[in-house]
Order: sequence, then C-alpha cells, then structure tokens
Amino acid sequence: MLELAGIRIATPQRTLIDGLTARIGEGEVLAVMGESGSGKSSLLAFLCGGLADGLAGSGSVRLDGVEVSALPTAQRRIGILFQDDLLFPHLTVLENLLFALPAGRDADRRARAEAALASADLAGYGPRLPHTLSGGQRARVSVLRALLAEPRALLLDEPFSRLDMALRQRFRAFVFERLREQRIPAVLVTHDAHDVPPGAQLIRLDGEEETA
Ligand SMILES: Nc1ncnc2c1ncn2[C@@H]1O[C@H](COP(=O)(O)OP(=O)(O)OP(=O)(O)O)[C@@H](O)[C@H]1O
Repeated sequence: MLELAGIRIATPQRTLIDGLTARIGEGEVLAVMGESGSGKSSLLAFLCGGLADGLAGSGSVRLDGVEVSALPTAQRRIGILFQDDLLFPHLTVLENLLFALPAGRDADRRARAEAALASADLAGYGPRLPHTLSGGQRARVSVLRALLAEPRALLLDEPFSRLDMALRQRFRAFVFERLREQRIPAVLVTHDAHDVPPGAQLIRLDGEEETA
C-alpha cells in the first residue's frame, strides 16, 4: 500500500501541487494526468526522493505503513520506468537484469533472470546487447529489470509514449498484468487517457479528481 498525504510541490514562482492525497493498494494504479508543466514529473521525482534543486516538496509518503519521505532514494525501494528504456547499452540483456537483482547465489540469480526473460517471451535473448532487440522487446526487458529489483511501488513516467499504437496496447497490458500479479502499487503519469487502465484512480493536476 502506497499512501500519499498532503503532498505539496512548489517552484520559487508557483505552487505546482497543493495537497495531493491518495491511497494506492497492492496492484492498483493511480494515474496522474495534466498539461505540460503541471508538475507530473516533479511529483514522481518527489516520491522517489530525487526532487530537483530549486523545487520544494513536502507531505507524507508511506509504503506499507512506513513513512519513507525522509529516506534517501536507495532505501525507499521505489522503482521508476521512463519512456526511454535506459538499459545499459554495453551490458547484455542478462547482465542488465542481474544488475537489478538483490544479492544471492550466482546460479539462483541467473536462474531468476532467465525465468523472467522466458516469462516475457524473451527466452534466449540473455546474451544479446540491447540495441539488437526491437523497441518492444527492450521495453519488456526494462520492466523485467524494474520488477526484479523487488520494488515496493513502481512509478511510470510516460512509459508507453515511444511505442507505436499496436505495441503500445500490448505493452500496457503486459505492464499492468505484472503489477497486479506482483501486487505492486503504481503511479502512472501520462498525457494519453488510453494509457489509464480501467478502474484506476485518476487525478488531473490542473483540475478535478475522478475514477476511470
Ligand atoms: N529545478 C527546477 N527549478 C525551478 N522550476 C522547475 C525546476 N524543474 C522544473 N521546474 C518547473 O516546474 C514545472 C513542472 O515541471 P514538470 O517537469 O514536473 O512538469 P510535467 O507536468 O512533468 O511536464 P511535461 O508533461 O512537459 O513533462 C515547470 O513549470 C518547470 O518549468
């Protein structure tokens, strides 16, 4: 459970977000929509502990009942996915996944990474470099990598916007299914109402609040 209470974010000139409160259960999605410059990316940066210098943020962020807003980014265990896959280009697909996995026996970690690839129809892709994969395949690897790190919540910053329409629909379904299966609460920032899964809570930063 991710609980946000009284989140306020301001630039020196203006208040971007004034008192956002939401409860996002396991496997549920809070979608945040709003015009360019309304503060969507700043909200995600605040949640993972990386708000830019020059912006002020306050409010409570609780994960499974524990207040994390004073913790450094690495200790929050909040994952983030961007529109670019951000895979390490010089590491193989398997090495990219191993990088995210918690410590453990080498053979176990490798088996977990390979099982994750197989679960995403990517069996056998481990030894390849990311640039030899299609955009949709790389996008799936980046989701696997984010999930193998065992985040307690996942932030999605326009993760579908680079993909073409057909891929986009498949990739959306892939992501939301994984989040449900692994019972991870997520905050999704998007410009596109089609990205918002049915039943998600929806907040518009420039206006009213509703349910999709
Ligand atoms: N470091 C900073 N110092 C001062 N103002 C900033 C800083 N970073 C962002 N801003 C301002 O904060 C506002 C919100 O930016 P943010 O990137 O969160 O918006 P956004 O809703 O994600 O926009 P987009 O949809 O274009 O990505 C913008 O007006 C931006 O100019």
